[in-house]
This record gives sequence, structure tokens and C-alpha cells, in this order.
Amino acid sequence: MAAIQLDLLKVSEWGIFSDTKKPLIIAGPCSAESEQQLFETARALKSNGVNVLRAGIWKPRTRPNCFEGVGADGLGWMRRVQRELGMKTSTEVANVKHVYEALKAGVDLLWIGARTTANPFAMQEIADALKGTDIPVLVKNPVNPDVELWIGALERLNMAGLKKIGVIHRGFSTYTKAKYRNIPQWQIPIEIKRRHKDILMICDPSHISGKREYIQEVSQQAMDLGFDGLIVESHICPEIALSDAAQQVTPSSLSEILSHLVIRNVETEDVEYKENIDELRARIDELDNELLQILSDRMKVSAEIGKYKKQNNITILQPGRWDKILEKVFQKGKQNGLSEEFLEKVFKAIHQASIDRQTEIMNE
Ligand SMILES: C=C(O[C@@H]1C=C(C(=O)O)C=C[C@H]1O)C(=O)O
Repeated sequence: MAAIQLDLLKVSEWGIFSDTKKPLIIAGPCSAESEQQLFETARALKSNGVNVLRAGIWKPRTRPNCFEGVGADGLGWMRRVQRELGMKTSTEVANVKHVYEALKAGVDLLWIGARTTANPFAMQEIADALKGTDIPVLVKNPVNPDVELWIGALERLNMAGLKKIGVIHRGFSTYTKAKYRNIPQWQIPIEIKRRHKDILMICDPSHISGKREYIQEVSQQAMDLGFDGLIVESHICPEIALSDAAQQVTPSSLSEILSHLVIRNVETEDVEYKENIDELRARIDELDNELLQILSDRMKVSAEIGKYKKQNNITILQPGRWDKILEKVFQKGKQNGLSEEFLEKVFKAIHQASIDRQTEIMNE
């Protein structure tokens, strides 16, 4: 299907962030647990310059019998935060009932959780329920690394007339034990940015990290990749949090993390920088041309091999040969400072394309 260009309103016109200088910050507890916990956290965040509070009211938990949020009671506490602290508030909605209750309670911004984004039926129902409103909505990536599903959710909201739409990158579920709770796979949000240059991009370092000690590095990486802001889980007393205790930070640790962030520019007018970068990019362009020529030559040889295999009734896949290639590539790569992880991705893609070409030949 052809890409739909989203009709978006700039974040400066959302009426949410008083200052749209990067990084935009949304912070607050994973869950609203009590009026006191929510209010004290909000007050501490506010005194550290945070103006948009986040809090989960309905918590989609993986297993039953976990704390599943305080429900509609928490919406009243959010109202108090708006009234007494002058902060904006945000929460997650996962179904039509949540949408109506959050709208009725005057929540300022909604976000869609990863499990909901992954479900087009739920997304369509939510989009229909939001029709006629102009509330800002941030869409978390689906749990699986599927760019189309993520964009599909944005398109459903946009087609319902919402223009204050952005994304939250919270990483992707994994079966394997990895450093981070949800692996970032940065190429997925990078692809979103490539297709929708003006979309607001927020990173959720808390859910990517799973542990508070990694929040700084993930936040910095997000800034270096041009994200507009961060949504961070912050709790007045993380140790006793009812959900996600290991990844929440106190409001003062959050300030500390933010104060260490280096915010870089996308471009500069500096003439010398521009000249030098142009020269280096010309070299990259030349190398890319060589790379393309080499890939094309390799594919031609693979096609010849395919024809020869067909004549001799030989299988396309040759596991022994493929294993030797990988082994040699890893060894040479090591001497040239290229990681196995990187080379494995590149050569697996090349091998697959080579097999696809030979399959076409076999079927001719
Ligand atoms: C090209 C061949 O066919 C397949 C593709 C390979 C490749 O692209 O390097 C290697 C082994 C085979 O699985 C071959 O048999 O050499």
C-alpha cells in the first residue's frame, strides 16, 4: 500500500509543553498508587522543571494477580495535580472505556501502549472513540519490531482527524536474555523518522533499560539520534513502587540524569565544518558505489553457480560452504575492527539474496 503522508501539527501548537526546546520531558510514576504518592512525585518533578506528568491508571500487566492500576480513582488525583501544580497530565489508554474516562477527567495527553499498538482492532476502536477531539496522542512502538504496524496505528489516528500525534520508542520484546529489558533496535524508529520527517519522537529509556542504571546512556543515545524528548518513569520512592520498581528513578536522580545530557545540533552554519563533512561524504558516496558494484558482481557469480547447480541437480543451500564463508569473514573482520554481530547481519542478508536469486533460476 502506498505510504500516506501524515497531516501533523507541530508540537509547539499542542499546548502541552510550555517550552519546546529539546529535550521535551514527560515524567512520573509507572503507576498512580495513591493520591499522596502521585502528588508528592508530581510536586518534586515540578520543582525540578518538569511540566508534564505521566502516570499509569490502568496497567496492562503480563500476568494476572499483579497490581493492575488504581483505575478511575487516579484520574481525580491527576485533576488535583493540574489544579494545584499547574502541570499537564498524561496516561495510557488501551480501550474505548479508558478513552472516555480519561477525556471526561480532562487528561491532557494520552499514550497508546505497545500491546495495544500491536492490535489493529483495538487501535481502530480507540481512533473512532477519539474522533472529534484534538487531544495529543503518543503511540508506543508495537512489542514486535514491525514498522508498518506502528505506522498503521498513526494513520488510524490521523484518519480519525487527530493531528497532534507523536511516537514513543520503548524498545522491543525479546526471548533472549539481553542487557536491556526491551532491545532498542534503533533502526526501527530511524525508519519512522525517514518516512515521517516531522513526527514528534519521544524515547522511553525506562522501558528500554529495565534498570535505572542504564537510563542515562539510553537517553543520551536517543538525543544523539535526534529524538525530541524523553518519557521517564519517576517515583518519589522507587524501592516501594508497586510496578517497575527497578527502572524508576527519584525526581532528583532524574534531574541529575537530565543535567548530564549533551544536546547536539542536527546541522551547523560553520563553513569549515561543512567543507570537511562534504569531503568525507564524497568518500562515503564513492565507497557506496564500489560496494554496489561488488554486490552486483557477486550476485552475477551466484547466478552462474545457480545455473550450474540446476544442470547438475544440486541443492541451492550448501551449509558447509556457507559456514566456511562466515568463519573466514569473522576472522578477517576481527583483524579489520568489524564486529561479528555486524558482519553476521550483512552476510546473512547477502546469503539470503543469493539463495533467492538461485531459487528464481531453479524455477525458470
Ligand atoms: C553461491 C552458492 O550458493 C549458496 C550461496 C552462497 C553464497 O552466496 O555465498 C553460499 C553457499 C550456498 O548456500 C554456493 O553454493 O557456492
